[in-house]
Amino acid sequence: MTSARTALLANFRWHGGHADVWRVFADGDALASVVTGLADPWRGSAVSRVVGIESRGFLLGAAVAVSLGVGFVAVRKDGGLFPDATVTTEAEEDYRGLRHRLRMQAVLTPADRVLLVDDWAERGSQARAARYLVESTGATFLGISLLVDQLPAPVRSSLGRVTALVSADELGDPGA
Ligand SMILES: O=P(O)(O)OC[C@H]1O[C@H](OP(=O)(O)OP(=O)(O)O)[C@H](O)[C@@H]1O
Repeated sequence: MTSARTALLANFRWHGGHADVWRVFADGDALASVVTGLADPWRGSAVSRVVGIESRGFLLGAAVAVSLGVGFVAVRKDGGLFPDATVTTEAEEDYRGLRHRLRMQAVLTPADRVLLVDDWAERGSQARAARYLVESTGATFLGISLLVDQLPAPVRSSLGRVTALVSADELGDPGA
């Protein structure tokens, strides 16, 4: 299998200054490689649940949860329905200047050890809000596994252990 870093760098594209991460998932070998690459650093960490943020975090988080043999818990952004009790928080502005109300079903327990999975973190606002939701249940937040790390250092240090396949500056010029 191609290495996760190689698969990501080979399949990622900029389009008009926007990052196209979805394209990476369209190739079966690349998808399998990046999922393995997200999961591998956490295999010895006794993760009991993976949490993923809508929407690319749903796709990657669920795949990583299967790879680690644990369950998946969704964090929804505005609008989507949840059929049972939720915990809620308002995230700080994201990389687009938007503020999202994040919601998570109240299924974690204080015994859970939680890994957050997402494709990209820039300001880290969604990740910090997800950490708050996890810890509000009494569960332990272990850290975050990312495809792309663009976090400012002080934010990264507030998110537990952070692993990533690449840093944003390895992806080249968005305007190229
Ligand atoms: O670090 P921050 O600046 O807070 O932003 C990070 C979030 O932004 C992206 O999601 P996006 O809003 O693009 O949603 P999508 O996955 O539905 O496209 C990414 O998947 C993270 O969830």
